[in-house]
Amino acid sequence: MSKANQPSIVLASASARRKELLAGLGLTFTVQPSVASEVVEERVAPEEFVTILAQRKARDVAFSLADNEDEAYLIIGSDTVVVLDGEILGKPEHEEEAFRMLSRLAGRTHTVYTGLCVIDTATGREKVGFRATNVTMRELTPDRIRRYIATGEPMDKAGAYGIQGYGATLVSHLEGDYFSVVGLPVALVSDFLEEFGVKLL
Ligand SMILES: Cc1cn([C@H]2C[C@H](O)[C@@H](COP(=O)(O)OP(=O)(O)OP(=O)(O)O)O2)c(=O)[nH]c1=O
Repeated sequence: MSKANQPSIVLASASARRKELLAGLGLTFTVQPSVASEVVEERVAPEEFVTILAQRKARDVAFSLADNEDEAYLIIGSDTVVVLDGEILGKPEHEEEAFRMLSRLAGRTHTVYTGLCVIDTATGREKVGFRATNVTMRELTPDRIRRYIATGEPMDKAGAYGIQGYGATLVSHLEGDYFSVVGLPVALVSDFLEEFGVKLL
């Protein structure tokens, strides 16, 4: 337990965006990226895919902290994918793949799924959930896509774009949770933390 008799909050993520979003809730927390594999062998629906990975990331960090028996942790794991025509688009491996992904997304609506898992190490209790947000992109010329890729922004992002950066100029509109598209469904995080006794408001 931390000083205020609250469990210590740990964000199981290497993502600077997730860290920023969680910090926006005014919480004190530490960051410990998970080293769990992000490969899902079986074919599963996107909502299952992102919840499996969010859970895997949180469990991996819970396991690595299990030696500190006196300390109680709330561990937060998350995973984001873009889904178009039933196909899961993760992060592009190279610029040509980013070009292909963005060409497919242009002028159409896709769904961004973000999974969330919070684990209370004191009890082993887990809460898992996800958010699905529909994002519609503007029509994009090949030249505009190339110029976007030249910013370097697409490479570490699901679907090869970041709505919070230059990618904002590619998006026409969305339906759902903006924060979940960036990588963390902040309202769902606050609901889960509250269920584990952390009141934010
Ligand atoms: C669609 C979209 C995705 N993304 C990002 C969120 C995620 O960081 C990334 C998807 O990869 P993830 O595998 O979900 O996360 P990560 O590898 O960056 O971090 P970690 O696994 O350690 O938590 O894409 C944006 O930043 N903006 C967007 O608009």
